Amino acid sequence: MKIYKAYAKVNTFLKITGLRGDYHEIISRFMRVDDLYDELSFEKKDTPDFKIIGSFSCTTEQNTIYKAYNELLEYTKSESLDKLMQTYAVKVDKNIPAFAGLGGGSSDAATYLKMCNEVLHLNLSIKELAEIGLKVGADVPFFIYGYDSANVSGIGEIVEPFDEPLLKFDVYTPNIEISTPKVYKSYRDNFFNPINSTELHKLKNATSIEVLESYSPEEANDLFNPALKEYPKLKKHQKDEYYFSGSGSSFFRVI
Ligand SMILES: C[C@](O)(CO)[C@H](O)COP(=O)(O)OP(=O)(O)OC[C@H]1O[C@@H](n2ccc(N)nc2=O)[C@H](O)[C@@H]1O
Ligand SMILES: Nc1ncnc2c1ncn2[C@@H]1O[C@H](COP(=O)(O)OP(=O)(O)OP(=O)(O)O)[C@@H](O)[C@H]1O
Repeated sequence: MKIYKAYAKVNTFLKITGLRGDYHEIISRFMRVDDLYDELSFEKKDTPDFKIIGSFSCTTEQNTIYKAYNELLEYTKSESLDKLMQTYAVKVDKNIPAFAGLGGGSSDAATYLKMCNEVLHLNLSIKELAEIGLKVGADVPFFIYGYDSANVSGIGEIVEPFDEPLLKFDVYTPNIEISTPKVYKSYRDNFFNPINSTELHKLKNATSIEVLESYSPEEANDLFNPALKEYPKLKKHQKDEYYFSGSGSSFFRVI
């Protein structure tokens, strides 16, 4: 069966622009990491229950792939989807570390949705897949669109391609499990300072290199200081020229 690549992402910058209920509105540049990806495929099985083959720190029910399946079934009421998942397991060769700020779970969910759309000829549009994916996680829409680089805003549902060369990164993930909700809550409680429209406009039109050359790691990612506050051990892992991705724990440097 065909193997599908679920790429990682880094946030070359991430700024909070406001609040939307329990969520934060952001403007962030997502960039695909070309040499870091999970590999997904369908593999025949002989038991009818939903099955994911791979090394995860969560149960099947907690897996973003299973959540994507449920959302897709809810949206399509497709009997062929049910039959597919009774006949095939989802095999995942996991390479993206979890709790890493690299979008691993979100990328797997997005890739699974695209696999089902292709194999079952569901003919769902990219927009429909992104709407379904958003119900699984805020980072999923970026991976559905599949751009190399994009300005992501809203809570993650607005994905606008950005024309800049795909950069190569050295990614370093300290073994610190970081809770995204906890980091966002710490930002809201201790660091809340949404950017103004002038800075937002400047960032949206700057290349990632221009931003990284003119912003410190703390300035480029509003979640870095909250992450340092909630997970002080991160500090000793910070190295010159490395920036912080998403809610962490990963650092990246352009090479
Ligand atoms: C940090 C980033 O990964 C940057 O790419 C994303 O903003 C978070 O994406 P994600 O991990 O897919 O987030 P989700 O799993 O959808 O949400 C986890 C939790 O993070 C917080 N959250 C997430 C996204 C967002 N724009 N604002 C938030 O406040 C919420 O408490 C939410 O319950
Ligand atoms: N397919 C999956 N791959 C990795 N983690 C998953 C998956 N499904 C569920 N999880 C769970 O989600 C949590 C971490 O997810 P993920 O790896 O997407 O976080 P992340 O790398 O920090 O992503 P983000 O950049 O969105 O913060 C862990 O609790 C992990 O067990």
